[in-house]
Amino acid sequence: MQHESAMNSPSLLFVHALPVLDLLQHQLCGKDMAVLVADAQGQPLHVRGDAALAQRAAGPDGALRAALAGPDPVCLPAPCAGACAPPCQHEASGGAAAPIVDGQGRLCGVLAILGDCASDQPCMLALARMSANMIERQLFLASAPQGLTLHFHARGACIGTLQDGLASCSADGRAVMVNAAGLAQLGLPRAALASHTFASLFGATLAELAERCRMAAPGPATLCLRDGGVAHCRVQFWDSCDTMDRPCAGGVVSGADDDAAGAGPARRVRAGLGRLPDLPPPLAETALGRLDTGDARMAQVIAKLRKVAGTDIAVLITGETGSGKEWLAQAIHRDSPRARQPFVAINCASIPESLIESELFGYEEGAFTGARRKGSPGKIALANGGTLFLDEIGDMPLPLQARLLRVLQERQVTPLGSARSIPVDIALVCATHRNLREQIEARAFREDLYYRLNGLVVKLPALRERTDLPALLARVLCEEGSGCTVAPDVARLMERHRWPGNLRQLRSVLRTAAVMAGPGQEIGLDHLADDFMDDLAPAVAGTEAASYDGAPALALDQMELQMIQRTLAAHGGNTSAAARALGISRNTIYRKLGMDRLAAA
Ligand SMILES: Nc1ncnc2c1ncn2[C@@H]1O[C@H](COP(=O)(O)OP(=O)(O)OP(=O)(O)O)[C@@H](O)[C@H]1O
Repeated sequence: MQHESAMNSPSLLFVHALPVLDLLQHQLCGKDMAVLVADAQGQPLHVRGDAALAQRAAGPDGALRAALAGPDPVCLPAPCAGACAPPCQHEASGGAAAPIVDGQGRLCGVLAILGDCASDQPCMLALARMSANMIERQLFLASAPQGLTLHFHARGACIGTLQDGLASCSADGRAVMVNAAGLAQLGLPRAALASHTFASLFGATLAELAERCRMAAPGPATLCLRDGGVAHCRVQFWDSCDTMDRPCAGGVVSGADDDAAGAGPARRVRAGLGRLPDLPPPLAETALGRLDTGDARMAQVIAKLRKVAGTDIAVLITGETGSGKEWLAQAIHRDSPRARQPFVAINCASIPESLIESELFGYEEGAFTGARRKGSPGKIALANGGTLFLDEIGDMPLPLQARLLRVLQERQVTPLGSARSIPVDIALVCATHRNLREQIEARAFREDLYYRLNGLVVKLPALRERTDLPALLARVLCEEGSGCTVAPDVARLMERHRWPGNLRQLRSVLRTAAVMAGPGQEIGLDHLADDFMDDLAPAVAGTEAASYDGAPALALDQMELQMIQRTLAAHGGNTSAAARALGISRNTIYRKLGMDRLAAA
């Protein structure tokens, strides 16, 4: 049994060059020309057209050598000068040649268009490059690992053209192959591929990608690239029971086999929107790693957490509301050895004080009026073996703090109304937006409990402090699956926003804006919700006021601007109210405040 990947490059080249050469011959025939494909040693594999011309170019001192010497297409000297003149764009008049690389990026041959075509040199170069590229794509697909093949590009319309990036990976997502166009889009040198998995390159496991394909069907799905950019993609999943095991006779591909072998890749894969293969479990990329979108403070937080991963050191996460404390806690759990055990979260601020105790510690049947008949084990016992996440720990009532401290010290929990203690093995992650030290001073939080919780304290930066907003915008939109992008002027405005609701607010703003814009569209100012624009206006007005130099002779538009700023201030920053008071539209306010101009700055 032999797959095409087991065939050597010249055999593959022989097979996959043929249709392209036939196409070229059809375009150029009758013009005193020749087209040929040679192997990496310059030995012709196929020749079409003027055989003598091809023979001279392919000879030991022939012009083809130049094309095999470097990575770029070259103009070829006229056949008579082939032996002595180095090829150069200005002297050339004998055709053009482009090197061909295999799926691993190794030089495996050259394609040449030969003939006197001095006036058409740029066209010949482009034609040689495109033809070589067509062959390279076939070689790539023929030797791709048998997991999936991905066609991706920042512009959906470019998928399926010669410009799109090709990536392929094994069924476990580890061995990844990417063609030159794909590497350029990923901003990676080929050598860096060895240290990547599919998930680390494209921000999704194969299972997640399969799900996105389903959701996006019939359109392209979206992926987040490493730099935070978004790519549209179409995926082909390999079908394990298809014809991929069909042997090539004797391992040698002959001319008679050309047709079948040439159709190989197309036969061996099937579109990934129907039946999907069994996909492997989530891959190498860690849950914590996926929260690192380029902000230095976040990277520091993640680096610290990685050091304590698996040690059961209690982690205390601080940060403003919506800054991602619970998401971080879940990532800590997913990257810990307890990942297959429960992650149990309880928000101490959202449960009535009277219920926290029974929720946390559980109760025996009939422990109190209204208790469930069979009692309840409580969240702490439910988290046994896994991670207990206590959100808003700063809001836990003092008497319960004492009970929690006892559980943490004794590692056992006693349900309400029970005399029996249950041993518990939990990793503890707590979060709060409060300053616990101040709480301790105010005697609202127990100092001894604080020292139990703060094995490692990490502070999540507020969104306005983060430097990775563009990457976050791309990631959130990608996760939302809308395929939308954010217009540069809107992104600039967002960078000025204070984001009181942090990542929660960001996601909500983008989700609504993406619906307004429509799938795959660019989110512009018009797509932002009115209340968000209202929030932005005072900040922009403040910036404008600060930059005003107070010159005595006010121009009309400056007076207008001042009037708007005062009215806005008088209405607490509410643009709608200010617009009503001034008798103008809210859009006029935005325009007069120069929000569009500022956005473009
Ligand atoms: N790293 C992230 N990338 C993108 N979105 C995120 C990220 N972290 C959180 N979010 C979004 O923000 C929302 C709020 O996150 P999370 O609940 O973790 O915040 P929190 O700090 O615990 O909030 P609170 O203090 O109100 O409990 C999430 O539901 C999610 O939509």
